[in-house]
Amino acid sequence: MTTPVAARNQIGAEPPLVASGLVRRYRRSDALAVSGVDLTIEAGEIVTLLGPNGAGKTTTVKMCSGLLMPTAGSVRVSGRDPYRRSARAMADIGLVLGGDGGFYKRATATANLLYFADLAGVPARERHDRAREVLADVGLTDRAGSKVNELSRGMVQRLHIARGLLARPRLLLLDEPTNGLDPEHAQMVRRLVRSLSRRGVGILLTTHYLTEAEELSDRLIVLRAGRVRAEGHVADLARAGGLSHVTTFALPPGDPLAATAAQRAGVDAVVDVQTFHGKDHVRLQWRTVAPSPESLATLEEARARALDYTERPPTLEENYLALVAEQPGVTS
Ligand SMILES: Nc1ncnc2c1ncn2[C@@H]1O[C@H](COP(=O)(O)OP(=O)(O)OP(=O)(O)O)[C@@H](O)[C@H]1O
Repeated sequence: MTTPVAARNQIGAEPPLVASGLVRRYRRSDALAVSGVDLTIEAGEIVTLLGPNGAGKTTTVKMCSGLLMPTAGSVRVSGRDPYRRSARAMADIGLVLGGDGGFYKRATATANLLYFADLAGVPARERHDRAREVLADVGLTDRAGSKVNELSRGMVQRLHIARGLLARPRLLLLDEPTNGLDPEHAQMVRRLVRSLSRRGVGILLTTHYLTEAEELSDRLIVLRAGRVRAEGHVADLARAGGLSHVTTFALPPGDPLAATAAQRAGVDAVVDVQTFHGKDHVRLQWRTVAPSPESLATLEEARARALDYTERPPTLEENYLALVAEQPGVTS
């Protein structure tokens, strides 16, 4: 069967991104920031890099963009080496790093975009239309004439995204694109990402928002300490995280069943007890589908008298946290 991504990919020859064996060592650092990452993005595919602070996500994004030379490994964007910096290769890449810098603050949003359109090789007769188009894409049409230093942080973040779209790239690299955006504009950016993907743009994004990752991604890659810890769809991460299911229930504060559950189920499950809204909330994340008789007896008691007893599959966040936890014996 032909998948939608495969169908879209038949149109273009080379995938938007093929990165092989990426390694990066920063100067004055012994540890490798990124160590042996392979990454292919097909046309129209949305791939999300997840990982704790310092895992190597931004470093990977920068290496894929032609901005940061890999210590080892290779990058091809639509079959071209971005480090040769040909105009064609650069026009295929939209890089959005966000942050406070990157614009002439006393110039208007439009003036900045016209300048960056020139740099991105947009034909002179198309620059104004293109600037208007990308401002509309990110909902900044009414701020086109505002100076950048008059824009809020969230607006500047959206202007970064607009800048990344100017050349209509085949590969869009978005480093935490919704960071600092209000919910309405974060949703607008997610809608934009989906619509770009439908137009065949390959998208690599990083985020710390797991619901965003789950909602947007065709594929997730979890990095830890510069290496790929797990890769695949949400269900694949569930398997890699080693959690089978989750039981939750609530008890009146101080009910001894919370301590009993922690003690008895601790062998089979990750146990978490938190007190809020006047109750002890117990969460048991099972690492086995066959809990011990002691665990089962505790569950039986909880089912009989605890409040809000539920059994459910683990969320992406629970799987992710299990994956990135520093567990002795887990190889990365
Ligand atoms: N310019 C630099 N010089 C030296 N070390 C760096 C530099 N940039 C990043 N590092 C180091 O490389 C590692 C990976 O950093 P990177 O910014 O890629 O992580 P990240 O996953 O994007 O983190 P975050 O979620 O905090 O944005 C970290 O240990 C970081 O300290």
